[in-house]
Amino acid sequence: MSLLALHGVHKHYGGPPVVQDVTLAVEPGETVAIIGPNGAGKTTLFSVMAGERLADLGRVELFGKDVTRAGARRLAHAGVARTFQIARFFPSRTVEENVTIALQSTHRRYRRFWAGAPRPDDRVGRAIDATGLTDLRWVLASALSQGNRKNLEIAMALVQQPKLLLLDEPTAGMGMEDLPRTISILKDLRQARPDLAIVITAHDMDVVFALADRVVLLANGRIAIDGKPEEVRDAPQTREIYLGNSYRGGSA
Ligand SMILES: Nc1ncnc2c1ncn2[C@@H]1O[C@H](COP(=O)(O)OP(=O)(O)OP(=O)(O)O)[C@@H](O)[C@H]1O
Repeated sequence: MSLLALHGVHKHYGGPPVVQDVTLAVEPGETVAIIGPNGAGKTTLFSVMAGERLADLGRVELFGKDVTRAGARRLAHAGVARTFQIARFFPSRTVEENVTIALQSTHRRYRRFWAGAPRPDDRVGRAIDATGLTDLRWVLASALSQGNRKNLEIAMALVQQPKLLLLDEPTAGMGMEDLPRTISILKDLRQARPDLAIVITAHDMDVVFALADRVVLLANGRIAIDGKPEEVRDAPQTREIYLGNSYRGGSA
Protein backbone atom coordinates (compact mmCIF):
# COMPACT_ATOMS: atom_id res chain seq x y z
CA MET A 1 0.00 0.00 0.00
CA SER A 2 1.36 3.42 -0.94
CA LEU A 3 1.95 6.04 1.71
CA LEU A 4 0.30 8.70 -0.45
CA ALA A 5 -1.82 8.07 -3.52
CA LEU A 6 -3.55 10.60 -5.76
CA HIS A 7 -6.14 9.33 -8.22
CA GLY A 8 -7.38 11.60 -11.01
CA VAL A 9 -7.02 14.79 -8.98
CA HIS A 10 -8.30 18.06 -10.46
CA LYS A 11 -8.16 21.54 -8.93
CA HIS A 12 -9.29 24.90 -10.26
CA TYR A 13 -9.59 28.41 -8.86
CA GLY A 14 -12.87 29.26 -10.54
CA GLY A 15 -11.45 29.14 -14.09
CA PRO A 16 -9.91 26.27 -16.02
CA PRO A 17 -8.25 23.55 -13.92
CA VAL A 18 -4.66 24.27 -12.88
CA VAL A 19 -4.19 20.64 -11.77
CA GLN A 20 -5.70 18.09 -14.14
CA ASP A 21 -6.16 14.36 -13.80
CA VAL A 22 -3.08 13.84 -11.63
CA THR A 23 -2.51 10.24 -10.58
CA LEU A 24 0.62 9.41 -8.63
CA ALA A 25 1.78 7.37 -5.67
CA VAL A 26 4.56 7.94 -3.15
CA GLU A 27 6.01 5.02 -1.20
CA PRO A 28 7.52 5.09 2.31
CA GLY A 29 11.18 6.09 2.15
CA GLU A 30 10.85 7.57 -1.33
CA THR A 31 11.79 11.12 -2.31
CA VAL A 32 9.77 12.41 -5.25
CA ALA A 33 10.53 15.74 -6.89
CA ILE A 34 7.75 17.66 -8.62
CA ILE A 35 9.18 19.95 -11.25
CA GLY A 36 7.71 22.12 -13.97
CA PRO A 37 7.77 25.63 -15.37
CA ASN A 38 6.30 28.56 -13.47
CA GLY A 39 2.54 28.22 -13.16
CA ALA A 40 2.59 24.46 -13.91
CA GLY A 41 0.55 23.76 -10.77
CA LYS A 42 3.23 22.46 -8.40
CA THR A 43 2.23 24.57 -5.39
CA THR A 44 -1.45 23.88 -5.98
CA LEU A 45 -0.78 20.14 -6.09
CA PHE A 46 1.21 20.49 -2.87
CA SER A 47 -1.66 22.28 -1.19
CA VAL A 48 -3.98 19.41 -2.17
CA MET A 49 -1.51 16.87 -0.73
CA ALA A 50 -1.37 18.88 2.51
CA GLY A 51 -5.16 19.24 2.66
CA GLU A 52 -5.03 23.05 2.52
CA ARG A 53 -6.99 22.94 -0.70
CA LEU A 54 -9.50 20.21 -1.43
CA ALA A 55 -9.49 18.45 -4.79
CA ASP A 56 -12.49 19.35 -6.97
CA LEU A 57 -12.40 15.88 -8.52
CA GLY A 58 -10.48 12.73 -7.76
CA ARG A 59 -9.29 11.04 -4.59
CA VAL A 60 -6.38 11.43 -2.17
CA GLU A 61 -5.37 8.48 0.02
CA LEU A 62 -2.95 8.30 2.92
CA PHE A 63 -1.97 4.72 3.82
CA GLY A 64 -4.95 3.54 1.80
CA LYS A 65 -7.44 5.70 3.70
CA ASP A 66 -9.51 8.25 1.80
CA VAL A 67 -8.41 11.71 3.03
CA THR A 68 -9.71 13.73 0.07
CA ARG A 69 -11.84 15.93 2.29
CA ALA A 70 -9.88 15.60 5.51
CA GLY A 71 -8.36 19.10 5.51
CA ALA A 72 -4.98 20.30 6.71
CA ARG A 73 -5.43 19.83 10.45
CA ARG A 74 -6.47 16.20 10.23
CA LEU A 75 -3.71 15.45 7.73
CA ALA A 76 -1.16 17.07 10.05
CA HIS A 77 -2.33 14.75 12.81
CA ALA A 78 -2.11 11.83 10.40
CA GLY A 79 1.56 12.61 9.74
CA VAL A 80 1.74 15.14 6.91
CA ALA A 81 3.98 18.20 7.45
CA ARG A 82 4.89 20.86 4.93
CA THR A 83 7.12 23.85 4.38
CA PHE A 84 6.35 26.87 2.21
CA GLN A 85 8.13 28.64 -0.64
CA ILE A 86 8.45 31.68 1.59
CA ALA A 87 9.37 30.36 5.02
CA ARG A 88 6.67 30.88 7.67
CA PHE A 89 7.77 31.37 11.27
CA PHE A 90 7.55 33.90 14.10
CA PRO A 91 10.42 36.37 13.52
CA SER A 92 10.36 37.79 17.05
CA ARG A 93 10.69 34.34 18.66
CA THR A 94 13.84 32.29 19.01
CA VAL A 95 14.61 29.21 16.95
CA GLU A 96 13.74 27.08 19.97
CA GLU A 97 10.44 28.85 20.58
CA ASN A 98 9.43 28.50 16.93
CA VAL A 99 10.12 24.77 16.90
CA THR A 100 8.30 24.33 20.23
CA ILE A 101 5.26 26.21 18.90
CA ALA A 102 5.25 23.98 15.81
CA LEU A 103 5.26 20.90 18.03
CA GLN A 104 2.51 22.23 20.30
CA SER A 105 0.34 23.24 17.36
CA THR A 106 -0.02 19.64 16.18
CA HIS A 107 0.43 17.70 19.44
CA ARG A 108 -1.85 19.09 22.11
CA ARG A 109 -0.35 17.02 24.90
CA TYR A 110 2.80 19.17 24.72
CA ARG A 111 0.68 22.21 25.57
CA ARG A 112 -0.12 21.00 29.09
CA PHE A 113 2.34 22.27 31.59
CA TRP A 114 1.52 20.21 34.68
CA ALA A 115 3.86 17.59 36.04
CA GLY A 116 3.69 14.38 34.06
CA ALA A 117 2.98 16.06 30.73
CA PRO A 118 5.67 15.19 28.19
CA ARG A 119 8.41 17.81 27.96
CA PRO A 120 8.97 19.04 24.44
CA ASP A 121 12.71 19.68 24.91
CA ASP A 122 14.06 16.42 23.54
CA ARG A 123 12.03 16.39 20.37
CA VAL A 124 12.65 20.08 19.84
CA GLY A 125 16.38 19.62 20.41
CA ARG A 126 16.56 16.71 17.97
CA ALA A 127 14.79 18.69 15.22
CA ILE A 128 17.10 21.66 15.82
CA ASP A 129 20.21 19.47 15.74
CA ALA A 130 19.04 17.64 12.61
CA THR A 131 18.77 20.91 10.73
CA GLY A 132 22.17 22.30 11.74
CA LEU A 133 20.71 25.00 14.01
CA THR A 134 22.21 23.80 17.32
CA ASP A 135 24.38 26.88 17.84
CA LEU A 136 21.50 29.18 16.87
CA ARG A 137 18.94 27.66 19.22
CA TRP A 138 18.53 30.84 21.29
CA VAL A 139 18.82 33.28 18.39
CA LEU A 140 15.79 35.25 17.20
CA ALA A 141 14.44 33.85 13.95
CA SER A 142 14.56 37.35 12.42
CA ALA A 143 18.36 37.31 12.78
CA LEU A 144 18.81 34.09 10.75
CA SER A 145 20.27 34.01 7.24
CA GLN A 146 17.91 33.15 4.39
CA GLY A 147 19.32 29.61 4.35
CA ASN A 148 18.82 29.10 8.07
CA ARG A 149 15.27 30.45 7.87
CA LYS A 150 14.50 27.66 5.41
CA ASN A 151 16.26 25.17 7.70
CA LEU A 152 14.20 26.46 10.63
CA GLU A 153 11.05 25.74 8.67
CA ILE A 154 12.30 22.20 8.01
CA ALA A 155 12.95 21.84 11.77
CA MET A 156 9.39 23.05 12.46
CA ALA A 157 8.06 20.37 10.11
CA LEU A 158 10.38 17.65 11.41
CA VAL A 159 9.49 18.16 15.06
CA GLN A 160 6.00 16.95 14.17
CA GLN A 161 7.63 13.60 13.31
CA PRO A 162 5.89 13.38 9.94
CA LYS A 163 5.50 10.29 7.81
CA LEU A 164 5.20 12.51 4.75
CA LEU A 165 7.26 15.69 4.46
CA LEU A 166 6.27 18.18 1.76
CA LEU A 167 9.08 20.61 0.98
CA ASP A 168 8.05 23.50 -1.27
CA GLU A 169 11.24 24.97 -2.74
CA PRO A 170 13.39 24.26 0.35
CA THR A 171 16.42 25.96 -1.20
CA ALA A 172 14.69 28.97 -2.82
CA GLY A 173 16.63 32.19 -2.40
CA MET A 174 19.66 30.48 -0.86
CA GLY A 175 23.17 31.62 -1.60
CA MET A 176 25.82 29.17 -2.75
CA GLU A 177 27.18 29.02 0.80
CA ASP A 178 23.88 27.69 2.22
CA LEU A 179 22.76 25.38 -0.59
CA PRO A 180 25.16 22.43 -0.08
CA ARG A 181 24.48 22.49 3.65
CA THR A 182 20.71 22.20 3.21
CA ILE A 183 21.16 19.42 0.63
CA SER A 184 23.33 17.54 3.09
CA ILE A 185 20.82 18.13 5.92
CA LEU A 186 18.11 16.57 3.74
CA LYS A 187 20.37 13.66 2.72
CA ASP A 188 21.18 12.97 6.38
CA LEU A 189 17.49 13.14 7.18
CA ARG A 190 16.77 10.46 4.57
CA GLN A 191 19.35 8.20 6.19
CA ALA A 192 18.10 8.88 9.70
CA ARG A 193 14.44 8.35 8.75
CA PRO A 194 14.43 5.57 6.12
CA ASP A 195 10.63 5.29 6.16
CA LEU A 196 9.99 8.99 5.70
CA ALA A 197 8.47 9.91 2.34
CA ILE A 198 9.46 13.30 0.96
CA VAL A 199 7.83 15.25 -1.84
CA ILE A 200 9.86 18.22 -2.93
CA THR A 201 9.37 20.99 -5.47
CA ALA A 202 12.49 22.63 -6.76
CA HIS A 203 13.52 24.78 -9.68
CA ASP A 204 17.16 23.96 -9.04
CA MET A 205 18.03 20.74 -10.86
CA ASP A 206 21.12 20.21 -8.68
CA VAL A 207 18.78 19.87 -5.70
CA VAL A 208 16.50 17.50 -7.63
CA PHE A 209 19.39 15.30 -8.73
CA ALA A 210 20.99 15.28 -5.30
CA LEU A 211 17.81 14.14 -3.54
CA ALA A 212 15.12 12.64 -5.74
CA ASP A 213 14.53 8.94 -6.43
CA ARG A 214 11.82 9.90 -8.90
CA VAL A 215 10.87 13.02 -10.78
CA VAL A 216 7.38 14.04 -11.85
CA LEU A 217 7.29 16.73 -14.52
CA LEU A 218 4.12 18.83 -14.50
CA ALA A 219 3.07 20.93 -17.47
CA ASN A 220 -0.18 22.89 -17.56
CA GLY A 221 -1.35 21.01 -14.48
CA ARG A 222 -0.88 17.55 -16.01
CA ILE A 223 1.82 14.95 -15.46
CA ALA A 224 3.98 14.98 -18.60
CA ILE A 225 6.56 12.43 -17.38
CA ASP A 226 7.02 10.40 -14.21
CA GLY A 227 10.33 8.54 -14.02
CA LYS A 228 13.88 8.32 -12.78
CA PRO A 229 15.70 11.67 -12.65
CA GLU A 230 17.95 10.82 -15.64
CA GLU A 231 14.99 9.65 -17.73
CA VAL A 232 13.10 12.86 -17.12
CA ARG A 233 16.18 15.01 -17.72
CA ASP A 234 16.96 13.29 -21.04
CA ALA A 235 13.41 13.13 -22.39
CA PRO A 236 12.90 15.41 -25.41
CA GLN A 237 9.55 16.43 -23.90
CA THR A 238 11.33 17.98 -20.94
CA ARG A 239 13.29 20.32 -23.16
CA GLU A 240 10.15 21.23 -25.12
CA ILE A 241 8.21 22.00 -21.96
CA TYR A 242 10.94 24.19 -20.60
CA LEU A 243 11.73 25.98 -23.88
CA GLY A 244 10.86 29.58 -23.34
CA ASN A 245 11.07 29.00 -19.59
CA SER A 246 14.84 29.50 -19.21
CA TYR A 247 15.59 25.79 -19.46
CA ARG A 248 19.31 25.31 -19.94
CA GLY A 249 19.62 21.55 -19.60
CA GLY A 250 21.27 21.64 -16.18
CA SER A 251 18.94 23.94 -14.32
CA ALA A 252 15.30 24.68 -14.85
N1 LIG B 1 -5.13 31.42 -5.16
C1 LIG B 1 -5.17 31.40 -6.48
N2 LIG B 1 -6.21 31.94 -7.14
C2 LIG B 1 -6.28 31.92 -8.50
N3 LIG B 1 -5.32 31.39 -9.29
C3 LIG B 1 -4.26 30.84 -8.67
C4 LIG B 1 -4.12 30.81 -7.26
N4 LIG B 1 -2.95 30.19 -6.96
C5 LIG B 1 -2.39 29.85 -8.13
N5 LIG B 1 -3.16 30.23 -9.16
C6 LIG B 1 -2.90 30.00 -10.59
O1 LIG B 1 -2.82 28.58 -10.76
C7 LIG B 1 -1.78 28.26 -11.69
C8 LIG B 1 -0.81 27.30 -11.02
O2 LIG B 1 -0.13 28.00 -9.97
P1 LIG B 1 0.86 27.28 -8.96
O3 LIG B 1 1.35 28.32 -8.00
O4 LIG B 1 0.22 26.08 -8.43
O5 LIG B 1 2.04 26.86 -9.96
P2 LIG B 1 3.57 26.57 -9.65
O6 LIG B 1 3.95 25.50 -10.60
O7 LIG B 1 3.77 26.31 -8.21
O8 LIG B 1 4.26 27.92 -10.06
P3 LIG B 1 5.64 28.57 -9.51
O9 LIG B 1 6.74 27.66 -9.96
O10 LIG B 1 5.67 29.89 -10.21
O11 LIG B 1 5.50 28.68 -8.04
C9 LIG B 1 -1.15 29.58 -12.13
O12 LIG B 1 -1.73 29.96 -13.33
C10 LIG B 1 -1.55 30.54 -11.03
O13 LIG B 1 -1.67 31.85 -11.52
